[in-house]
Amino acid sequence: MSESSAVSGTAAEGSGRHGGGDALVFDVVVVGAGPVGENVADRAAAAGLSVAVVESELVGGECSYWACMPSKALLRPVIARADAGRLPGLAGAVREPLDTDAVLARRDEFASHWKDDGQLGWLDSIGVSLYRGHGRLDGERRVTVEGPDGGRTALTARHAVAVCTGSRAVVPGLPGIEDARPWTSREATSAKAAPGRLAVVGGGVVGVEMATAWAALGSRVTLLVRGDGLLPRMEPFAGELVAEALAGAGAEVRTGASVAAVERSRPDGPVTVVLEGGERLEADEILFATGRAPRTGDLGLETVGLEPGSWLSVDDSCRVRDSEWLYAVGDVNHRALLTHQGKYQARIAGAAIAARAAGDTPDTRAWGAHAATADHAAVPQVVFTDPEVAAVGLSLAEAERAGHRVRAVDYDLSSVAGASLYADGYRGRARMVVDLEREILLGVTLAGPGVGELIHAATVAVVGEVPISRLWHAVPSYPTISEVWLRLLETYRG
Ligand SMILES: Cc1cc2nc3c(=O)[nH]c(=O)nc-3n(C[C@H](O)[C@H](O)[C@H](O)COP(=O)(O)OP(=O)(O)OC[C@H]3O[C@@H](n4cnc5c(N)ncnc54)[C@H](O)[C@@H]3O)c2cc1C
Ligand SMILES: NC(=O)c1ccc[n+]([C@@H]2O[C@H](COP(=O)([O-])OP(=O)(O)OC[C@H]3O[C@@H](n4cnc5c(N)ncnc54)[C@H](O)[C@@H]3O)[C@@H](O)[C@H]2O)c1
Repeated sequence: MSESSAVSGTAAEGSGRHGGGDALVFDVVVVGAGPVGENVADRAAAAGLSVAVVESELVGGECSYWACMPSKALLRPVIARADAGRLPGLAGAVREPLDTDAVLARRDEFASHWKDDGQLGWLDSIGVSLYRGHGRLDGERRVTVEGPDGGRTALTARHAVAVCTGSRAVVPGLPGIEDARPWTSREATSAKAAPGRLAVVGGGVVGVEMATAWAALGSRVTLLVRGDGLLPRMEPFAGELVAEALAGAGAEVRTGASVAAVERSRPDGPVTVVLEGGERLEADEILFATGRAPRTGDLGLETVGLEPGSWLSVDDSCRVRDSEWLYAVGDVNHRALLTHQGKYQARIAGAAIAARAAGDTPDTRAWGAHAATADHAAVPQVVFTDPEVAAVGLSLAEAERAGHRVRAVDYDLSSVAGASLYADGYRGRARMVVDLEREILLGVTLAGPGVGELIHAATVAVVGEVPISRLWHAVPSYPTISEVWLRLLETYRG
């Protein structure tokens, strides 16, 4: 037993620190200090509970070092340059390729050079104790931390353990995969140079964003998609516009292309990608952007009757089903694999833990203070490609599958004055999905340059279930792209 790995905060001072045998006792133990674990800890500490956080890698998690921040730092100059290139008078100034070294250096800054010192002061300031090492459940309310030196620390939670261990990239077990040393999202967001030729497998969000980034940073990109289009969970026009733009940016987009095997015979040699049907392609690196798996394989789930390696199913307060004390928040519960949505869950779960600890009954009714209701109906997402895609709520197909009587209303964004001012040759499209019973919006999707910053208005409309008759009075400013709202409503009303 050692306390040497507690590197910040106070270890449950004044809270019965050795109340559970030799274990250190806290009100709440959070396993995983990604954006979600940090927010659970913050909310619980703000409610006056003592909190320990366990982290095996870097405080800040995947999002800060190998996902949101570095990927968006790579993409921001790509999008800004594309926007400038559509404006006479400015296009000439951005004719040269991007300065890849400068973009990568700025990316390194945004990833804090893969150091988490900046986060430690914050944890300290909110009075949360950090235990560095691998956390495992060890029966009810208990977590054992295996520190970097192999020492073990036992933590006991009086009220709750919150598992916030996130997700990892899935790489399919294809023949030759180990020798091929494929990139996952980690390498794609942290690489120190652009490979000459990059094969990207998967047409989801990671695939299209990383194809967009590296194509602009100097790689010859081939995007291999086994289905018939990109961004398959969104409205079809979104993937179509992104595919067209990727092709225009010099990437090769191949649909119906399934990878059967990979070969890299020399460690410093190229990788050969073998497609089903036998075709062979050569690349310098191959990125598998083929989805995520929960980081629950080595978490001691078997000690509390749960299946190691599984996504953790939770109720709307993010408490694991049939448990009084175990919460699972963020990617690991598989409700919505997005930082902002995980942080929302963290605010809800932190408040629910505090309410239950105080002996109060949490308000878990739909849209109550302790229910992450938006996870079901109103998850927003921005895909930072050129053009951007922004969506919230249900797509037409999802709404129909859920049994709603709906109408999709479409509008060509290039016909909006603000869009034509934004860029010459503006191409984009908008769709709202109207619930015909209640005359409210179930979902909105926008695809086009500059639409990312527009989506929150749609989120407010969907979450607020604002009737169309009232939206009619929400007047968008002229001449902004948001005038598309007026055009969609006019189209709906005919
Ligand atoms: C390339 C890429 C780009 C993305 N871009 C965006 C974006 O632009 N916007 C967006 O909203 N989302 C984005 N996402 C998704 C986003 O990264 C995740 O939804 C988010 O990181 C989830 O946060 P989390 O705290 O649940 O998990 P994580 O960020 O994965 O953090 C989990 C933490 O738990 C730690 N941990 C795991 N197991 C243990 C253990 N046993 N003991 C101790 N610690 C442990 C890990 O080391 C990690 O620090 C992106 C994802 C990828 C892959
Ligand atoms: N801007 C953002 O909000 C952002 C950016 C990146 C990632 N993310 C989040 O991260 C998560 C992970 O993204 P992702 O793109 O890895 O996953 P994803 O599930 O969105 O897409 C993976 C794609 O790979 C395909 N695929 C799976 N196995 C395959 C195989 N063996 N061969 C070929 N194709 C295969 C799937 O059909 C799917 O289309 C997403 O849920 C997303 O929400 C968000």
